[in-house]
Amino acid sequence: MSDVWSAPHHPAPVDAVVPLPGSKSLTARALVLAALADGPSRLVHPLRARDTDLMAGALRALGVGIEDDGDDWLVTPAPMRGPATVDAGLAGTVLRFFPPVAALADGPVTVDGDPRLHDRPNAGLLDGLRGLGVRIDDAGRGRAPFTVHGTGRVRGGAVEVDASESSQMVSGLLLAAARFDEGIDLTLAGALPSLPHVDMTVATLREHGVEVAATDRGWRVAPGPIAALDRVLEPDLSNAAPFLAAALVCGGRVTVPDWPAVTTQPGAQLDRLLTLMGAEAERTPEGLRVTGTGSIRPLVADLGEVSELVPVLAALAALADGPSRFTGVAHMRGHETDRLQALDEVLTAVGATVRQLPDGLEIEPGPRRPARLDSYADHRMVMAAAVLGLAIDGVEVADPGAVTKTLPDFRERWARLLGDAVGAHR
Ligand SMILES: O=C(O)C1=C[C@@H](OP(=O)(O)O)[C@@H](O)[C@H](O)C1
Ligand SMILES: C=C(OP(=O)(O)O)C(=O)O
Repeated sequence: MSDVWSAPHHPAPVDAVVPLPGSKSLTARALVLAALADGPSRLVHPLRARDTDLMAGALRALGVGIEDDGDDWLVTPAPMRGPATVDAGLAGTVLRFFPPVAALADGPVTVDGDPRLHDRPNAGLLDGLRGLGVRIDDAGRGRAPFTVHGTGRVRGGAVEVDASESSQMVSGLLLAAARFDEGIDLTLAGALPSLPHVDMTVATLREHGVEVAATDRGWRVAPGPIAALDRVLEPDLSNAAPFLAAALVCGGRVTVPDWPAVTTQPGAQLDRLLTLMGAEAERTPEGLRVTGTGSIRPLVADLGEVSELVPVLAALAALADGPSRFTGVAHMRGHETDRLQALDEVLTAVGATVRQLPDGLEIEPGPRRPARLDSYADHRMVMAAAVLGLAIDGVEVADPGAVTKTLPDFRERWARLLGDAVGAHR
């Protein structure tokens, strides 16, 4: 029988400080660049969760040294070789960042993963790699499993990429491109979601001494070495979303320490978005503090830059004082699950009226109802259900272990958030 979690109901204010582990997106980029660098690197406070463990495992399978040193990772580049078979789990970052690295290895490398990974779009990346001179076998037209036939080098050069279904296809190509003979001159063939995540890639590459220029419709990366770099990873601001949301639902305040003053993480938009939903957000010496009243304002917004935040914002919308409308997120149908469909099902089950738009959702709060919800194997759907459970007695989540994707001890942290309700801010 699968595990079922009773999401705690909490009809009282919260008052807690919630430290969070490292960013999934920054850890994935740091691992890839450290593996391709010109010497060893130390990663301090990397995220240790399923997605980043899978990335480390994939790089190790090619011969890269990645060792634990306490909580740090020490990454030592090495000549990369196949044959290898790599498990990408359900991680978009592994699915899209790892194949360009595998193309630089000598020998065939097969990438496979969870059943749902087989549905996640990737043709833009694989076609892009082919355009750069890489041979790939993909029986499922861009879907996993596929085999990258690396020869130890990639020609590189000009390429057009359709990344309308995921920005990660662009990030994956840019991350490895300095190691291609001709670098890359990437032109976008269509729309691009999640632009801040590509900006994060560009900023991270520049920190490693890589020359990257924005062009009319894309980016150019010059061939050259990737400098090794010791780095401290920022906390994962997208994973802050459910904890900060608790202040809006319950009233009270939640502080996430070590909130970076300057960051490329799209989760930094939480202070603006939660303010629009009725909270006060304040940067204190301790971190970002969000204070709520228990009453939530509806939100009408294009969330195309911050789609990772949509499940939690949708849960807040279902508890708000009026109807919300989110647009710009058609590509979420290709995330861990079809998130527009999953959010429709979940929010309808707890009493909201939901309308799916071609690129988003309309959510009208209704009489609140208890329900047993599915996790859809999606960490962010578990987090959204947790937020609903604060206000609705009797919310259960089947298969909550999906949170291991980015926050393995989410349930313990959630219990601590509520247990710390008194006196955490001393
Ligand atoms: O580059 C990254 O680290 C990510 C980019 C985004 O992907 P999409 O463009 O597919 O939304 C985001 O949703 C994902 O969680 C992480
Ligand atoms: C879309 C997400 O993940 P992935 O990196 O697997 O695409 C996410 O974490 O919200």
